[in-house]
Amino acid sequence: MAAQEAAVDTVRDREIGVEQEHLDQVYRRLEEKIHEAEFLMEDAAKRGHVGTPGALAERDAQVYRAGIHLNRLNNEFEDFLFGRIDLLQGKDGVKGPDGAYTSVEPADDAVRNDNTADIAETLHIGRIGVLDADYAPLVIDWRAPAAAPFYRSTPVEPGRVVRRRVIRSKGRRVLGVEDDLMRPELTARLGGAELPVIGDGALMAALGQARTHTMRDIVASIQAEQDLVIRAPAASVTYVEGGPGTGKTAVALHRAAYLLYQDRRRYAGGILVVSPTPLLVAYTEGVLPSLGEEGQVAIRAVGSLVDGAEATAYDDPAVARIKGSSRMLKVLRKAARGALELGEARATERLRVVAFGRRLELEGEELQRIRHAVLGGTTPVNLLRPRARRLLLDALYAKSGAATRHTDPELAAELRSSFDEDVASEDPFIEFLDAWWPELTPRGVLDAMADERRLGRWARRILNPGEVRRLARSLRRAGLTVHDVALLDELQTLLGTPARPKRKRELDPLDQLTGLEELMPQREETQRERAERLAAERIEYAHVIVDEAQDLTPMQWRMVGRRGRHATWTIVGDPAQSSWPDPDEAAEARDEALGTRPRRRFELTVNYRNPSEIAELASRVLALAMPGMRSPHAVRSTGVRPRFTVVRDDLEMTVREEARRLLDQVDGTVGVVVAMRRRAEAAQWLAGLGDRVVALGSLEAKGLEYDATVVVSPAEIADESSAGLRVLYVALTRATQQLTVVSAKADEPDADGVPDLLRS
Ligand SMILES: Nc1ncnc2c1ncn2[C@@H]1O[C@H](COP(=O)(O)OP(=O)(O)OP(=O)(O)O)[C@@H](O)[C@H]1O
Repeated sequence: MAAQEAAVDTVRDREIGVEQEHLDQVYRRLEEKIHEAEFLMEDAAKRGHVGTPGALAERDAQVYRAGIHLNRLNNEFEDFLFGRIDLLQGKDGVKGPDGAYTSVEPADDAVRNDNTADIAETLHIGRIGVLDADYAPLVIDWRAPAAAPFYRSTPVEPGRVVRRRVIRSKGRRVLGVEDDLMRPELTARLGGAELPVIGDGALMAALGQARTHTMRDIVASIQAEQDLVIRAPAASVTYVEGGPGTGKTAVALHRAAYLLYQDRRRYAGGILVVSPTPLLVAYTEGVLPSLGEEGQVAIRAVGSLVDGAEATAYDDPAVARIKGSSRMLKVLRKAARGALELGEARATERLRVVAFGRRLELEGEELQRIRHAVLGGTTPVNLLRPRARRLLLDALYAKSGAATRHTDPELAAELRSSFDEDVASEDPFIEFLDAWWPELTPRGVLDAMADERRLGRWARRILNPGEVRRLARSLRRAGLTVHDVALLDELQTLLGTPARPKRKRELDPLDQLTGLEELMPQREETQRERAERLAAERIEYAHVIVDEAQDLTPMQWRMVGRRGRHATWTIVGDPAQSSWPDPDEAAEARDEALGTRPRRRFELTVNYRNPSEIAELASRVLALAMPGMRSPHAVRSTGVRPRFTVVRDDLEMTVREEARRLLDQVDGTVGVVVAMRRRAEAAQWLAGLGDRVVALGSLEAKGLEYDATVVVSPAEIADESSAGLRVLYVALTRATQQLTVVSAKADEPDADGVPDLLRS
């Protein structure tokens, strides 16, 4: 036995040595490339001394490009070579642009009758592609077509792949290799020797690792069903459903990286990733740079989609229900137009001007009628001001009697235009118009809705009096909630932004001296600054990815839809985890946001997060929340069952003790999930336990994961809203290793401490 193990070790060491040799070769090549980039930077800097405008612009561009190049190489230096595939001879001998053979299927004679074969091609896969000096591939970018078999091949459909190897390395050192055999029935030879196989595969190794507060990329172990989604062509709408832990978030982010790689020009228009919470943004935003991107991807929480509004506060479920519902659209339409009446009453009672030596007046019903006429149709209110001005002038002119003074049309027109000029420049007219048709802001209208009586008028026959009271009360509170942000965005559309005269660009004195301004737009703004400015100003994107899509409310779908009117979409979600009480209403709003674009659907079926012991417990809640819905299949088992405990002296003490217990047992993070209303106190309970443990309100747990979790009072979480059981399902599926459930009285625990909701 010992001899056998030693032999395996020798083979392993030898194979590590083989990969080390390859890695050394790659590093030598990378170093050459870094020197090239540095040379480019230096050369560019030298050119900077040449004072012609053209040279300066060229320098900017070169420094920018070389900067990206260097940055990339330095960033990717760590751990960037991670895979290898050994392939049979392909059907044809055609090579693609990355230097690899393109054929996916083996040649008819690739396998001999006695089930032996030769390896015809070996490819190494990494985070970026590296060619050697003769343009042969040393490393294939994971997103290149030639890398697809690394992810797609399975023992059922192996294609040309005989052996798939995952390589672990740190810096310049190869630490280990894990192999999967795709054609175990074959005896394959490489360079005359039999192909050795090491380890039990990389997936299990990755899944067992301790979790940190940021997500890791999965490029080394993407599974076949996930790869299909990641590489699906970006036409129209790609819709992905899958239960907890099936890799939806991971797949969505890797898809962003794939799309950028595949069509960088198109996606320079930006990729927006919409995430449900700032916590999930923080958890995921590190993943993309490590995949080698350059900032075209914006990951935004749904409460931060409107610039200047960073909302993190939650409404209580009854108010959220009102604010998220598509009924709000009607209320907002009324409010956007009704808010015009908020101008100061005395200033808007009567318009009085003097023209052609006469005193002219409009008041009361005449003004009402004009306003009514202007507001007909759906044009945004702020854009109607010129029309309001015109109709006021029409009415005043009619009163002046001048209309009948001339029969000659040319003279009449002249008279009218001098009337308009006179009146419109009079202070009383300007002041009246400002008060009677003020420029409305979304924030101003939302504040106006906080007045219950006014809101009652605007919401008549749309919301009932109880809803009006709750909504007005919530709007009176200081600060924005996550749901307010979608209302602001809707109001922005309903109000519109009037065109303003462009501010003249401030001139640089140097420009004036040398007249460079025309020649050199680059001087004001480097390309990088320009890219950053565009990213900040951008509200429409080339591709929109919606994570946890099941949670978007109808009003949020409208907001997100506006950011991707011309985009392609990837939408990932799980109806069983929806915290929105009316999934049909949300689906309708989603379909409206996406229009008639064709949908392609994918399903992910394997749970990579939870061990089967935890998945089984969660499936009991799934059966209550969504009867008949299938649980994803958990790939791992830890042998550790969930622990049930009942509140001992007090809740705080019990939770604290359980958290501490788990901190001792796992290397990574511990999450304590409580009902939303306990969010603040739960953070206090954990004071002093260190930063490996965090407290989360149930809605904040969305999308996150921890080595271990404590779920506090399932009944309390389930009772918080009509979507409570689905929220509880989310809470129970966050742990990668261990789960402790703490029950209070309301949970009606049995003798073993198992709460009523979780009994089988
Ligand atoms: N192919 C894979 N290789 C390694 N780890 C994977 C793979 N697929 C998923 N995982 C891991 O499984 C965990 C769950 O993935 P992810 O958070 O993307 O799932 P999800 O479907 O979005 O879950 P939820 O719906 O619960 O938010 C993550 O730790 C992820 O890294």
